[in-house]
Amino acid sequence: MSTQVNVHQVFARYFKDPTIEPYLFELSRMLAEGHICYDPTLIDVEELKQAGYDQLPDLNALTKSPLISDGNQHTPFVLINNNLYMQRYYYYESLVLERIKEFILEENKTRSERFKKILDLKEIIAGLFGSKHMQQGPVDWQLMAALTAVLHDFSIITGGPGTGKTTTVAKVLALLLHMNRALKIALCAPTGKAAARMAESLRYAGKDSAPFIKDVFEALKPATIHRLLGSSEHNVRFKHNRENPLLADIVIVDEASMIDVALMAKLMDAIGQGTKLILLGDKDQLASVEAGSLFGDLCKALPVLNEFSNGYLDDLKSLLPEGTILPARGDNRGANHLLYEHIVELKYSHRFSDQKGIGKLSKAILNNQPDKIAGFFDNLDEEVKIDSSYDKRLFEDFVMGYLDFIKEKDIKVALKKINQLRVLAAVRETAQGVHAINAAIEKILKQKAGLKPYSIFYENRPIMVTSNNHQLGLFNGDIGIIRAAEDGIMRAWFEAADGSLKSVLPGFINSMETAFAMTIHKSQGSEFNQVMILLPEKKQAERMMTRELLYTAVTRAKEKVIIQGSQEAILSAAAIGIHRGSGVIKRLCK
Ligand SMILES: Nc1ncnc2c1ncn2[C@@H]1O[C@H](COP(=O)(O)OP(=O)(O)OP(=O)(O)O)[C@@H](O)[C@H]1O
Repeated sequence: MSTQVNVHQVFARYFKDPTIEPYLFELSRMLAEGHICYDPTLIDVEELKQAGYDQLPDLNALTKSPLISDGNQHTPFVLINNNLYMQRYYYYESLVLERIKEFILEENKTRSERFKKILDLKEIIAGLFGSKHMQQGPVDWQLMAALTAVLHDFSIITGGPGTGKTTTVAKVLALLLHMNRALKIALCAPTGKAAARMAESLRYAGKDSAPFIKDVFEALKPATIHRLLGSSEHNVRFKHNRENPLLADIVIVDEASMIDVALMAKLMDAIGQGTKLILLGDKDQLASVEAGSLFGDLCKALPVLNEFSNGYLDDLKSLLPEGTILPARGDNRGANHLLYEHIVELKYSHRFSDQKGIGKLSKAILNNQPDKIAGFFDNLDEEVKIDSSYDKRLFEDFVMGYLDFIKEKDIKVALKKINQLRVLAAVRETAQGVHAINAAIEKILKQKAGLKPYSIFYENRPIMVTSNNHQLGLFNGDIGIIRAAEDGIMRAWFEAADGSLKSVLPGFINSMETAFAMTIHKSQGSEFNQVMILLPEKKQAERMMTRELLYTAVTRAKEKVIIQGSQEAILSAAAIGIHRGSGVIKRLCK
């Protein structure tokens, strides 16, 4: 029996109820795999046998146990809708669903007033979605998403890379600023990098806006969710919560697929009445590292996305220029669903063409189309290269791309250059793991580019902060480089949220790692011009690699992606989708 099994068994035994012990063992195991809950009727009997549980007690034991309730009593576990939860996760999930319900019920009361207010913005809407704005296909989903977000207090905009989520939010903000010039905006994302990137994209998207809007965009201060909520080292509770909500008229959360259920619950709890919430993300990306896949579950909960009621479409018609094509009137399958008309999926990537390279490969992976994926194996595509021989020369050539940042004297520019390329690994250990790859890159750059990796804080070591450092203002995922300051002392340099340069003594950073290569999980929320993905060998790949992992890795690249891995490993990854147990879909369908 492995150590991991023992941990789960210790957990299960702690509650001293043999009639439900195997079920608690399984719950502990499922939580460790990122599930929020699981269905005990689908328990894997063979797996339990291996852990020493030969006899599976009757399922009725679960309903009889004093440790379990239906959520209405304070018990350590909850069994509801055939899902077994630990009380804490049931509480978080319930909090998120209750807050969404409150948002939507509140909005419904003022719906007609909202429409009336927006009618005054007819010309502005026409201008924003006019000549410079491009749409692909008859229906402009960005327009639909923008109006949905303006009209509602809670909305979700989902879409793959470059589908215009940020561009759409820029337009939402422009419309809201026309209604209220003093609009208080809070921008956040799970990582500092993702938050800074959103602010940068918003500034770019707003560059041709009216001066007062441009000024607001220039002054936007992105934050991590932790920083926005006011985390502190000395208090487990955030400063902002239900009793002390965030002082914002609108909260925009990017990369929402990376948020685990606990953080999402705390975020929702801190958003008071009258504050608007927009969640942005890619429902097909990897879920959070911690428990849950809430963003994906909310998107999946609706039977059909991008469908609207006739009444809603008629209202929109009155807001839009003559001739605007609205979505076809559907069969209103989702009409009774709480999230109906609150989620819009952007479908067209303005960054990638569906017809070539990265865009085409990422779609083929998402849809698990082996023939289309195999179409890349002959390496005729300009954007995608697949190398099943793990060619050392190819790896070296890619790694030599880091020379550009090493040679760059200006630290601010070097920080930009380090983020132009990245090696991504699926795993941490083994020959294709992130540690071994970083060591291999250091060796190559030592031989060929004069890198001197002889001490921990060597000149030009790229680093990634791996835990939040409140006092230093550094957060998990921040990328920096080590370079000597003018006084010759080695410092770690970072780009601050406002784009300025900041430095700290590296010894003060609690935990960090070398970032020539990083795991695919850690790369979420970042993009690079060129990406090299290293897959582990097939046997391991089958266990580690999933569709979401491969899709996330491939779509980190803007211009070129090289995959070193066997064809079998790529095809097998595309065939395995992650499913995380949660009660969101069932509970929202009730
Ligand atoms: N309707 C549009 N017309 C013209 N260009 C657009 C439009 N929508 C987006 N773009 C351009 O496409 C690029 C990607 O847009 P944007 O950054 O808004 O997408 P995104 O979904 O937020 O991407 P990601 O999250 O992957 O960074 C930007 O350069 C943007 O200017």
